[in-house]
Amino acid sequence: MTADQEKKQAALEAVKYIKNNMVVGLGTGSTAKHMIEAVGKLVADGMNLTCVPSSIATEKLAKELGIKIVALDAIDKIDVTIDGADEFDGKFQLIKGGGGALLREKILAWNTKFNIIIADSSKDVNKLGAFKLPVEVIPFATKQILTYLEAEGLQPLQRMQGDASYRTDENNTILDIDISGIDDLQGLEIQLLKVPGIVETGLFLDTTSLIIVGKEGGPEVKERN
Ligand SMILES: O=C[C@H](O)[C@H](O)[C@H](O)COP(=O)(O)O
Repeated sequence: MTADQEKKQAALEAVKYIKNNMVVGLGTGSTAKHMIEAVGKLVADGMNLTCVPSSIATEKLAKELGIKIVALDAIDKIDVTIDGADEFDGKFQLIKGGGGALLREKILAWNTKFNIIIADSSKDVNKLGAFKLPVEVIPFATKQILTYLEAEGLQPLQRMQGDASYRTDENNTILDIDISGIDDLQGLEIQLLKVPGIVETGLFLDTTSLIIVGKEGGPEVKERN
């Protein structure tokens, strides 16, 4: 099975958790794209869903598929959010934000009753950190925060788009840092979020209820203990 087939298999399994009249959070990325297309089919088949997108790209795709989109402040709580991840470990800790959507994704996850992560099998790791952790930073503070993260040994790299610094949907920059040597992820999260100008990190430590992994022979559904 290719990674993309695994992503699609996980996505199709995940949409089975969506029921009529639910408010659904739509993630971002190549795995989430399969899920959004499947949600589009549910809607085309007559299911009544209200969806909250986690990025401009997701909103555009959802609208093209005829999915009803509302802003987060138009609803109270999201019933279920389905999103991808860059890495996850056995404690249901995630790195997200490879596609730059970490801030809105984390806001959606926080405001969701039941968060499902969908992934291909390459995302399943023993220890987070082979993937660089995205840290979203206000442009005004980017240079100083880069210097701070360097001094902390986190080897920050400013994400670029061509010759310019990459900008998120919120017009912030991203610094990708190396956390492969860090064991205390909660401590790191607290440390980073204390720095003025760091808006959010791609560490999702305790929001996920279910992880669905695409696999040869059928999807693996992992429940949080
Ligand atoms: O910012 C992007 C998101 O966090 C994605 O869900 C994550 O990067 C995984 O993306 P993909 O499904 O394309 O591997």
